[in-house]
Amino acid sequence: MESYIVFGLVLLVVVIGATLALVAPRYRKPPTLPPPTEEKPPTPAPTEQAPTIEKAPPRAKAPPAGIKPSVIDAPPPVPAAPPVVEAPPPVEVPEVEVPAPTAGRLVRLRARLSRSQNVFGKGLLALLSRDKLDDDTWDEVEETLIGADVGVAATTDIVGKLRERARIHGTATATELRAMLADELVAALDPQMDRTLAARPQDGRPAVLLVVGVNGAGKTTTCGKIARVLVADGHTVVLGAADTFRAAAAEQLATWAGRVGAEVVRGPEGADPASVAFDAVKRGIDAGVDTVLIDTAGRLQNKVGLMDELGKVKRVVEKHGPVDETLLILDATTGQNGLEQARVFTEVVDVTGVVLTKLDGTAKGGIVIAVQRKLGIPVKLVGLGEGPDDLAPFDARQFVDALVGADA
Ligand SMILES: Nc1nc2c(ncn2[C@@H]2O[C@H](COP(=O)(O)OP(=O)(O)OP(=O)(O)O)[C@@H](O)[C@H]2O)c(=O)[nH]1
Repeated sequence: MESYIVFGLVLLVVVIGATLALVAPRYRKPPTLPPPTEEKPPTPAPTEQAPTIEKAPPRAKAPPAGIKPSVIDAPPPVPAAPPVVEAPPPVEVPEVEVPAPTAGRLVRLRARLSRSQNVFGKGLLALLSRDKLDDDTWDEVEETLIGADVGVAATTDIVGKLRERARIHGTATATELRAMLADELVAALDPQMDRTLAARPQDGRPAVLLVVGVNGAGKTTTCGKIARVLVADGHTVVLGAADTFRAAAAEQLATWAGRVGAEVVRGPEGADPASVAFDAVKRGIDAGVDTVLIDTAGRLQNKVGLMDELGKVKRVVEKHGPVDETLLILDATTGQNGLEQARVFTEVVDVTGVVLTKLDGTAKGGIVIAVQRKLGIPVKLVGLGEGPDDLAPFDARQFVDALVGADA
C-alpha cells in the first residue's frame, strides 16, 4: 500500500514539472533588437574556396602587375608613392621662324590704321559729301587735316589744290572728291622718292645700317623687325647690340635675332657702344653676310653728350667703310614733337630714312606727310603693331588708299 502512495506522488511531481515546462516560455521577455546602425559590409567569411573579387577602395591604386589581389586578407596596403624624380626639362631647340613676305604687307595691315581712317576716310568724306562746299566746309577740311598732323604748310597746299580741282569740275560727287583728295595726299608724299633700304652688300662688304632715335621710340623692336624683313627678302644679317645703356636691350635683340637665325654681336653691359658697333661690322665682314644692322641706345636730342656719343659710333663704324643707311625711328604718336627730335638727329648723323612706328596707335597718320615735307627724308618703313611682322615697307599710294578707304 505504501509503495502505491510513493508511486502516485512521483507521478504527480512528473506531471506538474512537464506542465510548467510547456507554459513558462510564453512569459519570457522578448529579445531587444540592437539599435539600427549604418549598414556595414559583411565581414568576409574566412574560406579558402570560391574567391570573390573585392571592389578596390575608392582611389586605391591597382596592385602592381603580378600581385594577385587577396580576397581573404584586408585590402593590400596602397604601396608608398615612389619618390618623384623630376624629368629634366626638354632641351629647347630654337626654332627658326619664316617671316611673312614683305610684299603687300601695308595692304594686309591696312586695318591697323583704323584710327587714322576714321579721320581721313569717314571724317573728310562726310565733309566732302555736303551739298554745298562753301568756305566754312573747306575750313573744316583744313582743320581736320591739321588735326591729323599733316602740318599747316602741307595742309594749305593740299586743300588749295583740291579746292581748285573741285571748282573746275563743278559737279564732283563725294566719291570723285575723295579720289581727288587721295591724289593730292599721294602727291604730298612725293611718290617718286627712293624708299628702298640700302641693305645690299657693296664691293664684297656688307651694307651697314645704323638705327637711331629717342628713348622708347621702338628702336630695338624695329631692329628685330627689320632683321626679319631682310631675312624674308633673302638677306643674311648680323645684328650689333650697341645699346649698352639699357640692360635688357641686348637680350631683347638677341631674342629677335634667334627667331630668324641671325647672329648678334654684343658687349658687356655699359661697354663702349662704338666698340660694339665696330666689332659687329667686323664680324659681318668676316662672316660675309649681306647686312649689319646696329641698334643704338635711345637718347634725347637735347642731351649734348649723348648726341656726341652717337656721332662717335658712326665715325668708328666708318673705319670699316661708309654707313649705307642711317634710319631714324620716330614714334608717330608723339606728333609734331617728333619733328623737332628728327631735326636735331639729322644734324648729328646723316639720316637717310625714317621709320614711323606705332601708326596703329594714333589717329594722326598725317604725320607721315609732315615728316617727309619737313625733313625731305623718305619714310621707308612704318610700324603698325607689336607683332614680329607688323612692319611694312612704305608705299605712298597704298598708304593713302588705306587712309581714305579706297579699294585696295
Ligand atoms: N603698337 C606698336 N607698338 C610698337 C611699335 N613699335 C614698337 N612698339 C613698342 O614700343 C615699345 C618700345 O620699344 P623698344 O624697341 O623697346 O624701344 P627703344 O627705342 O629700343 O627703347 P630704348 O632702348 O629705351 O630707347 C615696345 O613696347 C614695343 O613693342 C609699333 O609699330 N606699334
